[in-house]
Amino acid sequence: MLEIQNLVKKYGKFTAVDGLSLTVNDGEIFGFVGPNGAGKTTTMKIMAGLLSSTSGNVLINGVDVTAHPRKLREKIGYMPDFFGVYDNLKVDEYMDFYAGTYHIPYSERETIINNLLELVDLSHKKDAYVDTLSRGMKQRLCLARSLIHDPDILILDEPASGLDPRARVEMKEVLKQLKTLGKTIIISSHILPELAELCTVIGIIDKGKIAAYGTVAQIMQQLTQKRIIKIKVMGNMDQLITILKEQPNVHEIIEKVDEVEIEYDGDDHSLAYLLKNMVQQDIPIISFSEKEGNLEEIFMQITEGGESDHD
Ligand SMILES: Nc1ncnc2c1ncn2[C@@H]1O[C@H](COP(=O)(O)OP(=O)(O)OP(=O)(O)O)[C@@H](O)[C@H]1O
Repeated sequence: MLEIQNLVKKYGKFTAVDGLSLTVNDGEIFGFVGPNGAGKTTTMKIMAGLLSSTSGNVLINGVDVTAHPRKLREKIGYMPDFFGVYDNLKVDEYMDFYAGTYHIPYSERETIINNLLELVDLSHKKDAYVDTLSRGMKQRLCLARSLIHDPDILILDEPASGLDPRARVEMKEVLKQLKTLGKTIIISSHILPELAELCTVIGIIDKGKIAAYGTVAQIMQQLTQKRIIKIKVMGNMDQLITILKEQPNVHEIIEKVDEVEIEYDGDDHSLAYLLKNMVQQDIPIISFSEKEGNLEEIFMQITEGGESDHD
């Protein structure tokens, strides 16, 4: 279990992380979402032992490792949001270099490197020069490198940024595989829908603070109190609207081009009754459904949109 308690990071007078606390349980994929400049990279670097905090604590399995960045680095694999330039270095040499930085014995390196390259689907590129790889391949190589010392916890800073749709899917597949291996994963993005299907828990960060926390469904529930029902009928909508106006639980009726949206505050029981009522009155209904919360809208609502330029 990874815990962050009351984390503060100041760059001079500027507070980039402002009393942030969160817990990530073992085996979880935690999505760390926030607009540009919200403080994701800063928090993740502190979690990975690569940056010192101004105050606050980082605990792994209840043990405070704030003052022991080396211990943190042993337990955590970190994938930065920026892939450097590696002139004249082949894929296996690159991996070997990182194996060396973790003092992995020579006798074990070949097996570890081969297994990791297979995991990220780069075995066929073992002898290729790193700089010739596609962006998606470089990201996967970077992920393989962060796993070189078999850490339990992985911190991945925007691993899918700048990737085309196919490369994103490939990256997601690798991450799903890592989850099945029991790794705890913390992954950041400035795009909430991108993380929604992958993550068990989401933390939305804004201006250095956690603005919302929970499963995607819980976050949606906290923010969308109103039920919106969409009704589509064949032909003219006048009769439908007349009936809807008589319903006590219908608050607002919005006429769209080919459907009607209503704001509804009744329960499922009364909603089923409303549908039955309309069918009995011969309204030719084609579809009747509840509008799902739009993740993008929710994200904008929580973070007030735009860049996080806190002071
Ligand atoms: N070394 C630094 N010196 C001064 N300010 C910094 C430094 N590093 C980051 N900041 C500022 O701290 C704030 C948080 O930056 P951080 O990189 O953690 O945000 P982020 O959420 O990762 O953003 P992005 O999605 O753009 O990477 C930003 O306003 C940034 O300009």
